[in-house]
Amino acid sequence: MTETPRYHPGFGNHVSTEAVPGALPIGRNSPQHVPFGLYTEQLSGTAFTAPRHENRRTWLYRLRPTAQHPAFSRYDGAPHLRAAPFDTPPSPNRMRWDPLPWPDATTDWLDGLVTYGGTGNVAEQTGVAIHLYAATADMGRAFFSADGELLIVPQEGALTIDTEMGRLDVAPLQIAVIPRGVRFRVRLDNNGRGRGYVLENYGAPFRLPDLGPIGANGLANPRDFETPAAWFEDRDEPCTVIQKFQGGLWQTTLDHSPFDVVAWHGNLAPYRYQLARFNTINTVSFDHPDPSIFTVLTSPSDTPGTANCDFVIFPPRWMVAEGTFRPPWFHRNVMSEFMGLIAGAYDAKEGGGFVPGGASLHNQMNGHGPDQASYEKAVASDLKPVKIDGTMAFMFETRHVVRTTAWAQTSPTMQLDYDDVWRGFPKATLPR
Ligand SMILES: O=C(O)Cc1cc(O)ccc1O
Ligand SMILES: [Fe+2]
Repeated sequence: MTETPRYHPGFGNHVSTEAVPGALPIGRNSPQHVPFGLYTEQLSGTAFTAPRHENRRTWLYRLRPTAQHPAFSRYDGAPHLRAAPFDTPPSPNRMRWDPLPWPDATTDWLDGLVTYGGTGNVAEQTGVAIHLYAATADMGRAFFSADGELLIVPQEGALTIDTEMGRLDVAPLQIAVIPRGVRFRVRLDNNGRGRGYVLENYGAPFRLPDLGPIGANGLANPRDFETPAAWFEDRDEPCTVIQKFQGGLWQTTLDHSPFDVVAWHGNLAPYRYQLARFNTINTVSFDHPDPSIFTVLTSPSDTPGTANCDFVIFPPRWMVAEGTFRPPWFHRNVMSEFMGLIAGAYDAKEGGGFVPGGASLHNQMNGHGPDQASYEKAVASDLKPVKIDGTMAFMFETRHVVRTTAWAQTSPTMQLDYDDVWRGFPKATLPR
């Protein structure tokens, strides 16, 4: 007997999958009699009338209808989870943080979320929230965000993410995306510890960027995205479901597992992607290209080319540019940049301080770039081909200014001396 594959390859594909043979209705979405008496439910991720190439929806066939639940009441856990609009005054200052410390008390992934900041407004479906997590216990309960899609970037510790549509194993250097509304729970594989980053995308769902003159191939190739096969549990035991709804947390308890989808078909589903599969493109002549060449996924806004949020990575790559200052240049950008580091070192921060699990923020129009150590090293270097290896930084790049939370502004992990990395540059000398 051949084993059913755990994952279906391809980005945004229309997947048909069943965990029990014969469970998936054929030829119609909503038959009068569903196999085995399963209940049909449509889950939409875009308006019914969204253009076909953007339309996302899935048909679920489950043991009980999702609608069969008691009322939700407020949940007051997850003490550091926040939503946009953020009422803290925006700051032009450059910021950098040490990694999140491990929590003292036993903390699951949901309660371990700490919001650093965000943009836009959850009610208007614009912007993002940026969270980090440090967790020490498996989730027994299920969670979903009605507010946005979740891009999960583990930094330390592999996760198993059980979702309504199937299970995702996601280790550091892989990412997972959970669509808005999809229920999931996170289990920790690294002796019960997991740390990483989460982008909650209130805007248009992530998609692959256009490739323009690059052509039909390159960057993140569609077939490397993996969607789980149907999986379910048939458990008649109490299970708490927590939802994030317009920034507030709400809970209810079912008398059964919410992970009871026996079969599904559609193109709205969680997926994972291995960052090592990214086909990195870079200059083979001169100059340091704009980091848009490293875009894995983009959430477009209403203005073409100006993203609600891009997810950009800085993977291992050869640096061969001739007669060029090879690291990122000094710059002031209209877009705002929140960065994290999954592994290794980042080539613009040789001076230290930007470490795996840490984070930095460079908001709109505020100057940043190589620290002095990176600058001096790059100016002095003999420009042989060099491989930048064993590293993976990333950036959430957004058109809106990121407002940081009170937690992020007052955390002892904030590096109050970050400005100093640019303090000691000597003045240029003009000819007399
Ligand atoms: O600020 C950063 O380090 C991110 C970044 C990298 C790069 O290669 C060019 C521009 C840019 O903002
Ligand atoms: Fe930058």
